[in-house]
Amino acid sequence: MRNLLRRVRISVSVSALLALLIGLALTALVFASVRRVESHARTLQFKQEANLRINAVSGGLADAIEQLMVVNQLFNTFGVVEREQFRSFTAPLLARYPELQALSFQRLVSDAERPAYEALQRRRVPDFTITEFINERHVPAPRRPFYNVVEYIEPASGNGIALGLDTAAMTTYGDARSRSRRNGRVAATGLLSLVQYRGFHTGFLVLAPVYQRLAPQDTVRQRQRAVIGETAAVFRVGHLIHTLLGNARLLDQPGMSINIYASGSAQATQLAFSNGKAEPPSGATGALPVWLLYNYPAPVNAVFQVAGEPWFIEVAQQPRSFIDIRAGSWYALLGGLLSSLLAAAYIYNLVTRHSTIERVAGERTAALQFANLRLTEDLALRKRTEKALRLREKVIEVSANAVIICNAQGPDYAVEYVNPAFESITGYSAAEVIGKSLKSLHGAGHDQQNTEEISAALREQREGHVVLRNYRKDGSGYWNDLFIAPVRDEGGAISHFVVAQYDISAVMRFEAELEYQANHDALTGLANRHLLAERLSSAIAQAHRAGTELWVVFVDLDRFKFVNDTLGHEAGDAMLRVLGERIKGAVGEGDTVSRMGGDEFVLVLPGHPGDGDGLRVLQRIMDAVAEPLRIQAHEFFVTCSLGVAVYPADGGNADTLTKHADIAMYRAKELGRNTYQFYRPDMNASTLERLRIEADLRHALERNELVLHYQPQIDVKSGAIVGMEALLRWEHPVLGVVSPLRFIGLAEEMGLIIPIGAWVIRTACLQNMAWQTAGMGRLRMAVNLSARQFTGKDLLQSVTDALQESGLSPGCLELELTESMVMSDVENTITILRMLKQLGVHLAIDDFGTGYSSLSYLSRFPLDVLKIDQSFVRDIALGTDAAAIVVSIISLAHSLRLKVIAEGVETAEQLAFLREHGCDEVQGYFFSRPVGALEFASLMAHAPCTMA
Ligand SMILES: Nc1nc2c(ncn2[C@@H]2O[C@@H]3COP(=O)(O)O[C@H]4[C@@H](O)[C@H](n5cnc6c(=O)[nH]c(N)nc65)O[C@@H]4COP(=O)(O)O[C@H]3[C@H]2O)c(=O)[nH]1
Repeated sequence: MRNLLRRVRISVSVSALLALLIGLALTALVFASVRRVESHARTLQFKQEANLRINAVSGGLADAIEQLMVVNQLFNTFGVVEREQFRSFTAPLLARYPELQALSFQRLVSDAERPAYEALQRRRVPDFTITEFINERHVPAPRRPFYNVVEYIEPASGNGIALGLDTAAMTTYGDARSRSRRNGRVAATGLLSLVQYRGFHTGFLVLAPVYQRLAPQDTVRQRQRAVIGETAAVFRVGHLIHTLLGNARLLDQPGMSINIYASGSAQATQLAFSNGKAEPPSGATGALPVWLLYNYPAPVNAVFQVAGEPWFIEVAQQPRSFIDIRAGSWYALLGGLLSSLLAAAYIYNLVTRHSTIERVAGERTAALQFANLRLTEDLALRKRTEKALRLREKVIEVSANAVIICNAQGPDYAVEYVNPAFESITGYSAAEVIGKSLKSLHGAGHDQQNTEEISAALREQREGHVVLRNYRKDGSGYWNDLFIAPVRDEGGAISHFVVAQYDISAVMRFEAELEYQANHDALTGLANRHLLAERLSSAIAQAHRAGTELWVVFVDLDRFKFVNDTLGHEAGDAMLRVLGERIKGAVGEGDTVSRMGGDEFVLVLPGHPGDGDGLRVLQRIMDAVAEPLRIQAHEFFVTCSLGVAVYPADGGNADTLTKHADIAMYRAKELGRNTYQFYRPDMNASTLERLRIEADLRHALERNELVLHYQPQIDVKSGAIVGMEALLRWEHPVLGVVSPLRFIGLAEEMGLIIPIGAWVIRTACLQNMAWQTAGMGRLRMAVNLSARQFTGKDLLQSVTDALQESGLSPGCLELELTESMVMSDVENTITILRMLKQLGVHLAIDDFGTGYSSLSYLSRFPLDVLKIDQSFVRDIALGTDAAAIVVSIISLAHSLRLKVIAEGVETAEQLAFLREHGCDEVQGYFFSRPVGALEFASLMAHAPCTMA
């Protein structure tokens, strides 16, 4: 802003200055022009004035000299006149020209004529003698050839002394005499001091020759011969010129000087007249130069002839102030200056005014623009506010949550607005609720617990938050997450309350769902471990309070693994779901059925003290589970084993009771399954043993506690030993020899079966190779594979390694697989079997007939042997289906070109039946129990063997 103002001021100053400069320039121009005209006029005037004086002087002198010529004419016409004549003739002339000091006639007298002449003159003047003037005294003139003697001189008074004066020797005459005589004209002398008057006078002489009458005068010679004298006039030159100029009123002009020289130039010695002073102005006048203030015309000079002699006249004008003479230029100057100043001032004023107007206009415009901007901003703000309000209104309108606005007037807090979401959530229209009490909307008429918080928030005029159950117009309830907040008006007073209601029924449902999921088994929907713990704890507490008994029942499905492994997990899951439902249906309302994972269920039966009802419940559970089960069009028969722990006798807390129930369940399993067992403290020992086995199994391999026993396989036709099955034994340092049935399952669970299985294959191969090397013949070694081992990625490698390491022929190794192993994932099984088959090993299906096998799949497997499960063999003689099954299996195997081996042959009858129906090989206690390597070798030594 300051810069702007500075710029404006500068531009204003420049404009004014420009105007001033132009004005001054014009003024200077006008001034110079006027001054020039004035100067010119003045110079002209001066010239005129000078010329007037020059003319007056030259003309006057000419006139004066003319008087002499008149006298001279007298002499030349009449010859030498008498003295009296001369006096009378010159008297009027002298009267008219008082400046004419003397008129004289000088006669040319030769020396010869001197005496006569003096004598003649003495007649009239007694003492007349020719004299000369030396040292201011008249003395007789010395002799000289010629004398020019003043014979007449008028006026006599004052001039009488000059009579008889010989002027021939007077230098003052100069050559004027000779010139006049030669030319026959008047001639003037230069300036000379006049002696006729007292005092100092400057004058000049004018001579005019007087010739002898009638003598020829045409040539110089003639004129020199004819000359007899001359007339002379003596002028007091100063007086004469003064008179001339004075008469013409041309004297004493202020500031004008007239200098007249009796010479052609301004020679100081020849200054004949001087009048006035024309001194130049002194250098400068103040700060202004002279030329500016003064007119300074050049002096006017002229040369004029006085009796044939050049005279010089100089008329000078003292510089005159223009103010004195003509003030026009000054007026012009002053006027111009004034005009310029006025114009500059005017422009300055105009521009300043314009600038001021512009500035003011600019300021006002800026102010207006600012105001406009503010207005625009205000409008924009208002628009934004309105837009925001509209948006908020819209948001409220379209909000999925209910919004209620009520006034702050208690006790009703009348509803003033509800949004459409409120209408759709509650089923009440706006018209139905507007004007009604806010409290009536929140479950009035229903049993509500949290409305007090709303009342408190309204009463205390503060924010509030509450979750409550609201009811729709149709009476249905929903969960409402309600926020209430006061709304203040512009004065800060609370005028309204806004209530936002979120229908959180879905959230509540979700939470309930989460809670349900957190507490229930996803597969069966039964209580899970977490809920079981809660229920059991509360049941224990309740039983404790009531002093009653409480049963905890551990249920484990028998052979579930088989179904799961055979039909896959989906079938297993379906089975669990069905059986879970059945178990639940078998217990009472207040009982809890939970699933612990896998095929284990834990039940809490609080209301069944030892009144016999509890045992009925257990039986109902077993019966329910044992009912035929149909899954994927197949019918199964599943049983379960139950263990029961009783509070408070078997434990005071949930963990102990559950653990003891689990132990009892194991005992039931050991007892042959499909039964129940109540916990007894001595059961703890076997459980502890299991735990110890688990711990020791981890080190069994590295401690070389595992050994293989071998059971011979006999060819039915020849009775020769053709092979053997390797059966694992754990020679526990404390427990003694542990059956694989006790630890194979554990080894599977613990993942130890992979290294153990690899060890078995390697050991079996090495042993077989050792025996063969020892000459026991080419025997086939059968090795059991576990399910986990079969599907494990290391199987192929461990078999290959074992064969390579031992050098055993692959055809001397037979891998036994169970039905469940191969049927769980047929395609994968085929792949694995083919790879194994490519190695050259034999493949056998173990325990065939106990599980579910699809014959169509069976045909696709590259098998060599079917091994009839010993349970069928055992029952052959019992007249059950077993014999038929065995026959079918042998027939089936042969149709698939597979060898059949029957295991568990204990009697000769069984052997006879098998032989009769074409069974290829047999294995069992009838021939030999599984024995150690040494024993097997001695066995072989007594019984010939070959591999068929
Ligand atoms: N009652 C009766 N039993 C007879 C008779 N002849 C043989 N046995 C027994 O029947 C079982 C046959 O083995 P398995 O069915 O493969 O059943 C085996 C097999 O599934 C598994 N097993 C044994 N060794 C291994 C092994 O090295 N690896 C794997 N994965 N499992 C093995 O442990 C199971 C049990 O093995 P063992 O206790 O050795 O029990 C053996 C054997 O001693 C008989 O005439 N009457």
